[in-house]
Amino acid sequence: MTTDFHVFDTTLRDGAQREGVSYSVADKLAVARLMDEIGVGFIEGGWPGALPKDTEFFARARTELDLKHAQLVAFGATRKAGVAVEDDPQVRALLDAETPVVCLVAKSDVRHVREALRTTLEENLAMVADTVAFFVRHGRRVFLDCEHFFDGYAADRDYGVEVLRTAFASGAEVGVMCDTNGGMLPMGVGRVVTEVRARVDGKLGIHCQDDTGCAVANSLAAVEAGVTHVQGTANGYGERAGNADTFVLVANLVTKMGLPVVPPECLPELQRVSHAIAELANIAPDEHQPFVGASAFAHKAGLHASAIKVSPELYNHLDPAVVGNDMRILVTEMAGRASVELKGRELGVDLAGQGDAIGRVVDQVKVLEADGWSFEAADASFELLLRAQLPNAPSPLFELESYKTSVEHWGNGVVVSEATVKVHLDGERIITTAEGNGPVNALDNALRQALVHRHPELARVSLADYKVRILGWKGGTSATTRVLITTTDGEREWTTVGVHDNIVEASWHALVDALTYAAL
Ligand SMILES: CC(=O)SCCNC(=O)CCNC(=O)[C@H](O)C(C)(C)COP(=O)(O)OP(=O)(O)OC[C@H]1O[C@@H](n2cnc3c(N)ncnc32)[C@H](O)[C@@H]1OP(=O)(O)O
Ligand SMILES: CC(=O)C(=O)O
Repeated sequence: MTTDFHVFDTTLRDGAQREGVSYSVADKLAVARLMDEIGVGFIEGGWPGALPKDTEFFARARTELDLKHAQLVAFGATRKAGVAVEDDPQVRALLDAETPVVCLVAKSDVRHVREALRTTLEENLAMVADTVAFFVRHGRRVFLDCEHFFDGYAADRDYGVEVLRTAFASGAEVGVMCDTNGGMLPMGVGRVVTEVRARVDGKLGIHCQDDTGCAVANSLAAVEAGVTHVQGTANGYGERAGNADTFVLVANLVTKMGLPVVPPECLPELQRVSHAIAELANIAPDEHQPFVGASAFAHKAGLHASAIKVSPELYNHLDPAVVGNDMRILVTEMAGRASVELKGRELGVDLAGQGDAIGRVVDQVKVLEADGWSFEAADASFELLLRAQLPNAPSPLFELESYKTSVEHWGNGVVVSEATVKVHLDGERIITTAEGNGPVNALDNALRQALVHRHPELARVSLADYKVRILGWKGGTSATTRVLITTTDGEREWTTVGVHDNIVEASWHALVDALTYAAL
């Protein structure tokens, strides 16, 4: 591992500035543990003294966090203008957090000094010098975030550099150039970093917001130009459009730039940690996130699959396992024979010598998808369709005579659904009736009751998710409905699909597939 290169994660400070995110202290402790598992060097935990939750986080961290790789960092501002550093309560609160590292934010743009701080350029430099020296005297490692560094540099090439020199002269270990408004592009970042490096003697860092969609690219351009400290946040969460994504940064630094910035055993944890933090933040994971998204290595096009069949490297920029991800083949209207073959392999279905059956499946999927079916999220329905074309195809679970559902709205506001199913099973006619909180739930209960004597495994199965999509091409209430049902047996989940003009019939198709798959 490159010990002189810092990966600095600010999920718990800048990441918490994302609209809609609010971590509890317990969540913050959990996020810190998770980020430690991917081997980052520094975890910025928040701003003690500004947010009571952050003050509590640092107090609890002392006894509850046992970080293996990272050092904990407390964030705060330089002393206030015209106030002695010892007398500034924010500075005191930062010291009381008792972290080995503090990261101070300082103004480095003359406009901000004059208009936002309403002080002089000299006083701002004194604020930097006093505050850095104060923490160094108290035995802390000090990093300095130079806010608005790039915008400031465009207006005045000397002042930001002066702030960095002042910080280094006062004992700061890292001077971080921040693209606070996120308006930079990689070419500009690379140029400015190269120029600044030639003018200051000290370790430089980069902190990029994502307002141009270039935060990761800007950070990598800065690394290319010589910075050795990079800041990011989990999944790119952060103020406005967010920050550079720590997972994408780490993956690129290690696998593309050859910089071993985290221990090798940590890289395969990226996907798991990314998803776990999305859960804690209560944000659905971005399926298309580079490296760690569920779709990052999912292949839909038939031509891609045909080359992947020869060698997965032909259409993957990286072995997905390196970052803990998996390759998936999607079988849709865009599939060819190779897609079906690879999907069969993924599902554990032996397709050796089944060329004709594979051809029939490709044709069938294309026709069904043109009618609104969609198999890419419904692997279980696809597997049933595939097996139905093979020798020893499983026989249907039952023969349907009829089903009926009703919804009753009683005068007291209670709504009750009931369903009756009539099926033939091994020569026996079975009629069952059940209630449910909706017609589909009632149908599910009635069908399960009818089948469970012959298939006791169905007793353990329950509905985990039910999604309806109206396919608009017919319009209004006569539109085609696509239903996706996810079912679980407590250990595994599988998804099935049904399509029909009638929502109950669409649900019935998905339901029958779900139970058939369970019985298989
Ligand atoms: C670029 C970034 O993302 S930096 C991180 C930003 N994060 C946050 O702001 C989240 C936490 N912030 C807070 O809880 C509050 O804003 C606090 C506690 C920090 C300050 O609250 P208040 O005292 O009510 O002040 P307010 O937020 O209105 O203004 C900020 C003050 O800090 C001053 N200030 C801003 N940057 C700096 C700096 N780098 N050094 C010193 N003082 C600064 C401003 O001049 C202003 O001073 P004033 O009160 O004398 O006008
Ligand atoms: C420090 C910081 O978060 C910024 O300048 O964007």
